[in-house]
Amino acid sequence: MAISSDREATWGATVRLSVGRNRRQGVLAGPDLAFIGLPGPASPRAARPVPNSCEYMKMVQTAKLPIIDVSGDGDQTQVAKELVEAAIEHGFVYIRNTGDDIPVEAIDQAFEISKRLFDAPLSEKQACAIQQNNRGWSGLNVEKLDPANQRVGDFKEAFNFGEFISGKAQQPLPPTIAADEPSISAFRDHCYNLTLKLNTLLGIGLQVTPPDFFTQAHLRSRGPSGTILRFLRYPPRNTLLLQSPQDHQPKENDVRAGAHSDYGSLTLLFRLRDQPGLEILLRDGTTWAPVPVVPPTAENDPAPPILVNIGDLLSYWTNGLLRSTVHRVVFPSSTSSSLGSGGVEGEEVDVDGPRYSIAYFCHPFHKAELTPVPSERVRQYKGGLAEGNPYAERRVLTAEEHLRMRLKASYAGLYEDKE
Ligand SMILES: O=C(O)CCC(=O)C(=O)O
Ligand SMILES: [Fe+2]
Repeated sequence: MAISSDREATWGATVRLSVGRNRRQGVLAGPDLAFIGLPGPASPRAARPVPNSCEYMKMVQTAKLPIIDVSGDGDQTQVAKELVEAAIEHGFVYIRNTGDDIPVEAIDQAFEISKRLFDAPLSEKQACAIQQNNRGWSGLNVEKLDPANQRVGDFKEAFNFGEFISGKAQQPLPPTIAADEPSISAFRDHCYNLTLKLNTLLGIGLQVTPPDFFTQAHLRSRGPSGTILRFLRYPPRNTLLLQSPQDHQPKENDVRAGAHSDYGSLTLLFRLRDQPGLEILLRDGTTWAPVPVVPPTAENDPAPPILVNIGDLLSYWTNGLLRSTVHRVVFPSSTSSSLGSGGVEGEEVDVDGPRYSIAYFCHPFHKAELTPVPSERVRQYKGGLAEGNPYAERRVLTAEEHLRMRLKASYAGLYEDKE
């Protein structure tokens, strides 16, 4: 395999960007770290044993997540109920991709832009290096989503897009994708609209009064938020073995993205056929279940379903009723030996190629107050966050405060003196 000098250089850039305590979504932790409304996931959890490959082969069991169709205009009661039950039981659910909410072409185009972006000359990406506002590019091994269990940072590159105003990004973009600005903005809008719809369905399903309670908290018109559209590229293992210095070559138990939960309210995840790797942690707390890109019954849909998961904020807001599930991304070779497919029986996998995904991390506007959810079901729920709950003392937080609190819980030392 030819070694591209650009890819080598990409790694070099990583070294320069890399910092001692990296965290989710490329936020550069350092002595001058200031809170500017960092969105996104990643609560590093307590150390948990990582199963070796033999143990893994014995325990593989594919996640069985429901697929729901939110495209209809009719009575949404049933679909809202299904969404809520999935959010409670799994924290993850598939949205059937009919092309009605987000045109299939827009998704294809977003992936095409993403590929070009990551292939752009290193200097272009470096000029957009991630800032404390969490926007921009982060290189290989920069983030470490699960510091307690990861030897090195995630084997991925990412580019975060914050808000667009009148179709214009409020951050530098690499010239290679400058002409794509309107398309990226439009894609972000599609994602935004779908999350508004999902927030409304959650309100209906939980019988919140009024049902648009969550939706109102996510309206862009009400102010800035931590919402981020993120393009991701995970290089193939072989390339990493050839190009990375010894201590940054992936070893048997290394993962592409460490175990974490997302911080925000909802995440939309777009994936490509033949590129599995996402796994969710089941309720037993030890079993990792691969999440097929194309689950049964979705084979003939125009595109793979959009995966939706509940983030920490919505879980907090609903007393833990809605589940924020820990997940990670693994290299295909660690599962392909057991399944012959890279994680999921019957699903093809491109072991030698890179993996691309696109995530949309939805957050309420910063000043949204996380007042008790006016839902009997939420009020009645007792099994929630009491045990080990970092938020035991209930008072009304804003979305921004919730984010700050989560960051402090993970990185106390870094945030303590910023009060
Ligand atoms: O790439 C994926 O499939 C998942 C990425 C993810 O979980 C994240 O970026 O928070
Ligand atoms: Fe995630």
